[in-house]
Amino acid sequence: MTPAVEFIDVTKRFPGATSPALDHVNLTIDPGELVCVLGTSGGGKTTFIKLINRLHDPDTGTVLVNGQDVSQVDPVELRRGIGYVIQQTGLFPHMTVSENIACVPKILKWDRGRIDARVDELLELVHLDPSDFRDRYPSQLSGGQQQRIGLVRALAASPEIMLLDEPFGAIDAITRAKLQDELLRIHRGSGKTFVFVTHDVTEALKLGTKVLVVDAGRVQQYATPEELLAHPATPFVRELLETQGYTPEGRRA
Ligand SMILES: Nc1ncnc2c1ncn2[C@@H]1O[C@H](COP(=O)(O)OP(=O)(O)OP(=O)(O)O)[C@@H](O)[C@H]1O
Repeated sequence: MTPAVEFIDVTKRFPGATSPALDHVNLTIDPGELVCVLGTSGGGKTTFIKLINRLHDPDTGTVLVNGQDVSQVDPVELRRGIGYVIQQTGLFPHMTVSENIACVPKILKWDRGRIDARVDELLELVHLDPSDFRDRYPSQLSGGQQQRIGLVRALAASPEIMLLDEPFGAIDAITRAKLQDELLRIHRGSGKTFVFVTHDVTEALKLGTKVLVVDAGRVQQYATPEELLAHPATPFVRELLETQGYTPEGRRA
């Protein structure tokens, strides 16, 4: 099976930085996984996902997406096959909800009927009534609704890979839990590969089929939530779990 994503000895150092943002990273993400990238601020989580869609390029090493070295792929072409969701949503304020969702399908020259049907299908997927929401502008939505639109916009053309960078970070706890449940349902229904950045241990353990813990640019552990809880691989992982209330037995302290 060709991995969805593979990092081979990848190092990324930003100009002027004393230490690399990512340091000799090697790992493989299998198709269909939901990998949560977990760590404290500045550890390299965002850098990791931006290397997948070429918002950054590595200094050394190779990033492969679906078996292809991304440095050999036109970035615009590459990003068409990779959904990207960020906390600030990036919704276009002067476009309606349906125009926002239709962006990539339009670029791909889908016909009008197919686009309209897809917009309605996606709105229903996140429990927003199409007749109510289709023609609203982003400023007429709550924060949670904006996140749902950001999510389904990235899903519109069914990309093989979805990158999500702390998408629910600015949302209240109840809405956040609902969005997490919706994301899990969407991931399971899609069979696609999701990479989800978070600094919240509970979120990573709830969502991840695997959790990738990074700190100071290094992989601390890459394991299932169960393995992570039972056998924290480094003092950093143990401390991260303990400070958020998790003991090695997997119970909240
Ligand atoms: N464009 C950039 N130029 C210079 N340094 C950068 C740039 N982007 C990130 N860095 C540095 O690289 C390191 C890793 O940053 P990164 O954004 O990947 O961390 P993070 O784990 O996502 O943090 P956070 O949770 O705060 O978003 C940090 O030290 C950061 O200051």
